[in-house]
Amino acid sequence: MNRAEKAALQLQAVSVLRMLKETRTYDELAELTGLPAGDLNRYVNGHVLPGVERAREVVEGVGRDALADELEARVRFDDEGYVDNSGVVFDQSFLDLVAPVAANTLNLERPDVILTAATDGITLGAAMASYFGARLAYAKKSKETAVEDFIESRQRLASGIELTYYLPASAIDDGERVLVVDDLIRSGETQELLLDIALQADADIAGVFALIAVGDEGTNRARELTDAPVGALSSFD
Ligand SMILES: O=P(O)(O)OC[C@H]1O[C@H](OP(=O)(O)OP(=O)(O)O)[C@H](O)[C@@H]1O
Ligand SMILES: Nc1ncnc2[nH]cnc12
Repeated sequence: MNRAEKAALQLQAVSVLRMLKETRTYDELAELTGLPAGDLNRYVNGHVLPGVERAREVVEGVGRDALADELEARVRFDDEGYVDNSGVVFDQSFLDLVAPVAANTLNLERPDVILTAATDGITLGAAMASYFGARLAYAKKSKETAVEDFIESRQRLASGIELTYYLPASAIDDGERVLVVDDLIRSGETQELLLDIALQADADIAGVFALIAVGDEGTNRARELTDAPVGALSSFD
């Protein structure tokens, strides 16, 4: 980790602590984190930065658990098991906190490009791209106007309907490291299409990350397609 990465981690820990403090007293925050209330007060008020190891523990430990709890409180399942996740994907500042947690817990190396699927993957993709200083590319179910060359990937779904995603060919250069992200993974069909697009671009896969895994079919499918880390912030049955 270079100095800038350490500083970024320290600032992320402060953001996580500030989020946790919104609904807690310092004593409650001390109990949750195991850190002294006086230190927490100085971190939250910006007078002192947590040390790098402490920052890592906050981001990967309590931060991950707290974000997963927050995510679970914000999503709603309907009677047929479909998820309304607009309370999460519409909240860019929440997603900004998810990015370092995902990066640190999956041990992701810095990618060159974050690849996601329009529509709902875009806000998470933007948060991840900003965190890593990477570009964002999103594949769409229709061709972007005025673009001549596309990478396209088509799949016949279990329903028999064919699904095609298109990405402007210039979005990923060969040899670039691509992190595939999406808000939700269930069958894994979308992730498979995205991985196929990345491979057609001769990119290297840096990992696959979703906010929400519904069942384990999708993550298992992604694991069969890549040796890179695959994970989700929260899993639901
Ligand atoms: O693992 P899977 O079974 O492929 O499901 C996951 C995909 O489904 C949703 O997108 P949707 O196709 O509904 O498009 P949207 O983002 O435009 O809502 C979600 O955003 C994922 O991209
Ligand atoms: N919103 C959603 N909930 C559950 N499964 C899905 N598959 C695609 N979109 C979904």
